Amino acid sequence: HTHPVWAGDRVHEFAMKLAGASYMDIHQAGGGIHFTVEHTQKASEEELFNTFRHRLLRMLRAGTTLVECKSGYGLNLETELKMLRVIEQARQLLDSNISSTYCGAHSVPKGKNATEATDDIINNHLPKLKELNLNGEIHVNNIDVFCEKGVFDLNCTRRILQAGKEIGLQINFHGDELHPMKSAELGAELGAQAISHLEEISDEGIAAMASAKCAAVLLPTTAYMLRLKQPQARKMLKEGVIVALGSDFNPNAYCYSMPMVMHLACVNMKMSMKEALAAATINAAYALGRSHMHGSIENGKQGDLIIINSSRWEHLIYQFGGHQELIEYVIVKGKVIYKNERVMGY
Ligand SMILES: N=CN[C@@H](CCC(=O)O)C(=O)O
Ligand SMILES: [Zn+2]
Repeated sequence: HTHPVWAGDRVHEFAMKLAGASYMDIHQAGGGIHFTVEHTQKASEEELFNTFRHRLLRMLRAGTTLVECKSGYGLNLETELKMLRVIEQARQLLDSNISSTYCGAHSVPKGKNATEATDDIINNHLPKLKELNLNGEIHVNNIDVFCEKGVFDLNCTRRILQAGKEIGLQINFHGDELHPMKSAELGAELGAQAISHLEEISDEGIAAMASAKCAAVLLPTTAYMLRLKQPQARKMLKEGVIVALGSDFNPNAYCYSMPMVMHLACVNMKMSMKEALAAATINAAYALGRSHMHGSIENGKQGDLIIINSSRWEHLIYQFGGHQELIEYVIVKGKVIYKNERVMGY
């Protein structure tokens, strides 16, 4: 779960949040996602590709070999397609494995209400995506909606996800983050592959996700950055939910590192290191429908792995922020694509 294609960082908003503004205060005042949308709409495809490539490299150096990349800072069809083309270009040119997510319902664009935006997505965006996916110009795997109070309500979310599913996309969306929305119940009903955030999930939502085998993608950086209530990882695990972890890299939560995400999950969500490792690897692959080829070192799967310089694997989680020194090699499809450099004499 990352939002890695954008222009215009939001370090000024980080200062506002530290001074007490909430995520939604800033969003409703026209900042947040809207700020990034304005800058991304103006940016050239080349500029977006160059910054995106650099971000993928930083993720790779932190050990990420398969990454979900969401669009969602365009909102209009033209810019959403620009972002998806940038993701496609990276998919073709770079070694990182990518799962591409259309997130045109990331926010309600200025000048429209949620129902108008929903109609536009269903009547204009999705037919175009279907056409481009069919002729091979892009390869979009998942459909996403930010199901949240003041963004897309449950009904709009249902309509968009259903329409996405009808054109062959996997459902993988943002739900129950800031307010209880019954997103988990909806996702389970629609056969979603995964739902992210879930800080405000209900008990019924947990049970529904467990029986639907719908993965819960928990995002420790966001809960930490926004000082949200922590998602109930322990309860989810106890009830048999497939728990995955994501970095949520985006201009709000500026973190590339899954080792740091695992550390936060252990300390703040009370997961064990083994649970965090499984959540960041095999379960994260499952959340993208890719666990048959990714997420574990097994006969018949793709040879993606990292080699760390340590006596015990747990050091990758224990040494908070230490992954840059620990990771010696990153290997994709059996080929070394990153080797850590040593400074001579130390
Ligand atoms: N909550 C919605 N979307 C993103 C944040 C996007 C942004 O603020 O730019 C998330 O997953 O945290
Ligand atoms: Zn997100």
